[in-house]
Amino acid sequence: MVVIEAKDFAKYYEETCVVNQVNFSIEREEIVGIIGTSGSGKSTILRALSGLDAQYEGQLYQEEQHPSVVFQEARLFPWLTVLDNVLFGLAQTEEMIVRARMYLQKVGIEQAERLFPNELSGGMAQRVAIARALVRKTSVLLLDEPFSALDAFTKMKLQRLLLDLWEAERTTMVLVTHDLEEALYLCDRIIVLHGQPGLVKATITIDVPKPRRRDDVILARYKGKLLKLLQLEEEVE
Ligand SMILES: Nc1ncnc2c1ncn2[C@@H]1O[C@H](COP(=O)(O)OP(=O)(O)OP(=O)(O)O)[C@@H](O)[C@H]1O
Repeated sequence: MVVIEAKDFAKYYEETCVVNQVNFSIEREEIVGIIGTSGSGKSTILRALSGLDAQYEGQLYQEEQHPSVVFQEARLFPWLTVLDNVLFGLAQTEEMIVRARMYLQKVGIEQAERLFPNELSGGMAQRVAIARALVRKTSVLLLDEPFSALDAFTKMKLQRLLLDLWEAERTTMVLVTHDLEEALYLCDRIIVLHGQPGLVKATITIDVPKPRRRDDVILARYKGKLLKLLQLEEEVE
């Protein structure tokens, strides 16, 4: 069942078209990646999907009225504790507090609920951001380079965490990333944008069951294909 659909989506700033002729549809429970060269319009598409930007051409259909978004920076309120950050904007009922704690536990950070953001590592802060997104009972999670500011080990841990959360909750996810390994590890399909204005060059289905081995030879072949599509390397035979 389609939960997100873009039809001839395009975005202009003044007279300049930054992304054009974008068509895709996303099924419930899918994890779909959007990758592309810098400036090809990945974040532009995600911003429109999040509802933060309503000034675009074409149509965007979204079943979920309130998708949650996780950005590259955790964007926590520095004057609130971890628990209060997760609860921010929600009715602080006993039930909601229990739910918030449950998500802090799911992202492995329940022991830090009383800490303030300046006491957290980058990885911990991003765990809080994920908990804050999921506690909102959203059926769609939008992720804009969520792990790109983290070191390689933390990044891999959080990618696995995201996959565990997906396995438990089957939240539909749209993941903007410039990390091909991340996209190949997590995504069922990858939309490849290229150029300026950005155009959809291809949509690749990653036909490997999850969870995947990062050193899977089939994934390596997909990576070769993606590099070729992005015109970064000759295709790996
Ligand atoms: N507020 C703005 N005014 C004018 N142009 C903008 C504005 N925001 C973004 N752009 C332009 O739109 C294009 C697409 O930007 P976007 O951030 O969506 O690209 P991206 O693919 O996410 O890039 P990156 O990988 O570098 O983050 C870029 O050329 C950018 O300069």
